[in-house]
Amino acid sequence: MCSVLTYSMENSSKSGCSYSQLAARKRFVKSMVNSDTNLKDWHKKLRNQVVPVETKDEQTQMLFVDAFIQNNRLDHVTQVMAYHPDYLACFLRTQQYLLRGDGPLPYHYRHYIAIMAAGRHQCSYLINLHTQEFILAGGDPSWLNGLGNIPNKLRDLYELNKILAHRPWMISKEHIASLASGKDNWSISELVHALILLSHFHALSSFVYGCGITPEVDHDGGYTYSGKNSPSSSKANSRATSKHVSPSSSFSESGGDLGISVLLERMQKLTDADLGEMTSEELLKQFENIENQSAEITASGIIPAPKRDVLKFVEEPDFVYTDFAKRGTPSKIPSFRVQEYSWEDHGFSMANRYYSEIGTLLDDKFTCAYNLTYYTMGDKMNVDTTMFRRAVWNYIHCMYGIRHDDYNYAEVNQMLEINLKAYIKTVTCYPERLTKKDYDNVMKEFKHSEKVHVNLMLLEARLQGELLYSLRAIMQYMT
Ligand SMILES: CC(C)C[C@H](N)C(=O)O
Repeated sequence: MCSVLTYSMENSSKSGCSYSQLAARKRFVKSMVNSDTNLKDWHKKLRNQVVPVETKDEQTQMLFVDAFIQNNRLDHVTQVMAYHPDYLACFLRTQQYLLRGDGPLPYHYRHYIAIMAAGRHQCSYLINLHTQEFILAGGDPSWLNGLGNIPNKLRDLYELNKILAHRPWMISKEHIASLASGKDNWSISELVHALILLSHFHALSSFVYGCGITPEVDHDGGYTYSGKNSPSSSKANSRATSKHVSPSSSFSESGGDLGISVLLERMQKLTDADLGEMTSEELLKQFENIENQSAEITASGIIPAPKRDVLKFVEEPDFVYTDFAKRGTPSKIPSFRVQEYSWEDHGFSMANRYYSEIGTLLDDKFTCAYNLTYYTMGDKMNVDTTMFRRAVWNYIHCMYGIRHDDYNYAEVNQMLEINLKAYIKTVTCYPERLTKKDYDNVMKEFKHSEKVHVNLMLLEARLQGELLYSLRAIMQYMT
């Protein structure tokens, strides 16, 4: 099965990518020399934690073939998402449409936008993938020297990229107006396409870090995940390196993890308790509590030093997430009420109107991620996990100031202990700071596939949050 991955590299060269193949080989050799022991251990462990290429599951096999045809490779993101084949099907369909389907933006623009988006989180994994794709799509290699070498039209998108990635609540119709009626002539359709691409790749960067996705075989520090005969099993290849993850932990190591029995008990209690109707003031208070508590959680003390090859795609690297609760006065931005602008009632049709079919594709993916369940928790079966999953989804929106009026936010504190909240906050807002120990110290009794499940929800909730703000700004500009 290793041959499938090898073929991926040969295939790239057939499609005119001998430059990248040569460079990849050089990087591959270099990566064996520069090893990082701490990271090596994590990668070694996670290497066994993907769905193998030779899986017997037919649906997954078909999806692997699709992914391979789409991307010229079977990438590690696909192999990790394959724990959840129904979701993977939606993900691949949407990503394929965004990058290679009908749409207003030229193909090389799409990959460059992916690079700009991933740059906000220093996500070398995605930058490497889309650098290759950009060349394959006929992009001008000089653009890869950095933002100073790209057309003004693309560069002018950068401000939106920056705000959307870290403080989406700051997006206003003026941002849209400056692009749409500026000299660059961004049409609304092009803008919708660009905004969805940006949000997709911001959120995917979170997933890459959150699951500890390792570099591809032909990337710096790469090796494969496959079995005995593959290069991955050789000693040399296990010396993979990546400098952006630090081995130390930012979260408490001394437990704090609720454990599944406690979670089950709490879910039962909350279900049994007749809380009666809470007034809207009480519900608002609960939301504000969680919002304020979230602002008290420090995501991580470790800020990775940006790498030169990434920095060329980044402007203002110091612009990062700040807590919504601390967004400041006097121009205090109100929280975003989903009851006033929701994906289902507003965002969906707005997206479809300006970029046909994308609303439907995104909707399928949101619905799948939001409702996905196997009725299990760790080794417990027949469990209704709705309460836990809602808490994760709504907590992510809460950090972006998005409020679901009818949700009792007190449930968040019952379902998510402090370390888990810190993990969710780091992966959503500062994924580049995540450490191996952060990953290990949460959800200890969950299966690896369940941690991936949490990361899928995180990806989708973050994506939806960014889209709600940007599509609302477009609507305000249009009316
Ligand atoms: C994230 C997990 C706790 C989800 C759970 N395994 C379910 O099937 O719903």
